[in-house]
Amino acid sequence: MELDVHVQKKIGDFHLDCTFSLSASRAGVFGPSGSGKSTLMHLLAGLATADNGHIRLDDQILFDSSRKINKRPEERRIGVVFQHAHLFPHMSVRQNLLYGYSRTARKERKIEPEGLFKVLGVDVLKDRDVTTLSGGERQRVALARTLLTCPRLILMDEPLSGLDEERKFQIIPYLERVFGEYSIPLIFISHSLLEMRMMTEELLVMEQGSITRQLETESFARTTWDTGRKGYINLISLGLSQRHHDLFSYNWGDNCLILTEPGEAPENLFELDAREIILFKRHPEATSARNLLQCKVLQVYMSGNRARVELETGGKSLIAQIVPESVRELGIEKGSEVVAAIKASAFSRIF
Ligand SMILES: Nc1ncnc2c1ncn2[C@@H]1O[C@H](COP(=O)(O)OP(=O)(O)OP(=O)(O)O)[C@@H](O)[C@H]1O
Repeated sequence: MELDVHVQKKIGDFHLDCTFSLSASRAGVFGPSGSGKSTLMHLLAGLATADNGHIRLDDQILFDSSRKINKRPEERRIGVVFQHAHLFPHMSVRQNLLYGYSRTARKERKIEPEGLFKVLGVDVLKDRDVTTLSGGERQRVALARTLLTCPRLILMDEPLSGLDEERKFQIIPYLERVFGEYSIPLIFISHSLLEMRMMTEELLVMEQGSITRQLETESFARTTWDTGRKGYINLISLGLSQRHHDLFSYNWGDNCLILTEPGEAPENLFELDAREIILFKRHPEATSARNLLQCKVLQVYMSGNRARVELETGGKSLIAQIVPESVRELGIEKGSEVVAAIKASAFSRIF
């Protein structure tokens, strides 16, 4: 996907003025409340019209104020999924699912409905009444309905924020599978950096109506310090586990990790707060921590009285958050070797 955007719009006292080009297949728009994320999405989808500028998606001009081009939303073929799934209450789940599909030109229909329903786990919901669906189920139905119109681009405006933590993390693997399988480009809006990291590769950072930065999602996460009560979260994807006495062992790159929780699915995602990792200069003689990993320091990021140490271990990367005093005492710098100690109980399952 090649998206080229320059749009200006005034709404009351708010001025939106955004210029960017995107080619990442999974991008995010991240910014504080009121910075203009939803307004930008509306302009891209054609649900609102910019005062000035242009929007080009691949080789099609969607909007150009100087040439008086303004394609209607249905001509743009951009799918939109909002925070609250807008399903038609008078239609069954099946009718909702097939609504857009039946209106999509045959030559555009590239996704086979039954296959998609299985990937999104909505095949079992088809005969249900829309009013009986949970929030997560509604979102999956809304996403399937949008995907079946085979959009050239999907915009998701806080699709998970109406869901509780558990349901949110139930739906993310479905989303990952869908976007992997059907290669539809995605622009995702969320206030959650964790969601962004799971769903996107590149971020547009939006502040007061403008895009102020464009960078890799992980680069942004590594250097963003205000992440609420938690520190930087390492996302650790692990496969099936094997029993290891009372604990569970996993292959992780060239290392083996010992956790308190089993991994019964082929893919298990765990979070590990960077502050839970203790660094040693040399291999400690004895420790209660079940994981001791030989690491190479790739980078050190400092902010006030906190330091993040980016590590490479067994072909995987890991971030430990320590204090600058420890950085100095241990002589930690780019290229130095350290041992990271992690308790088996420090890993918490996301899904
Ligand atoms: N119809 C409107 N009339 C007046 N002001 C509006 C209107 N729509 C949006 N705004 C203002 O435009 C600004 C941007 O709103 P927008 O909804 O795009 O922000 P956002 O980044 O999506 O916020 P949030 O994260 O809270 O959803 C806000 O200051 C909002 O109050």
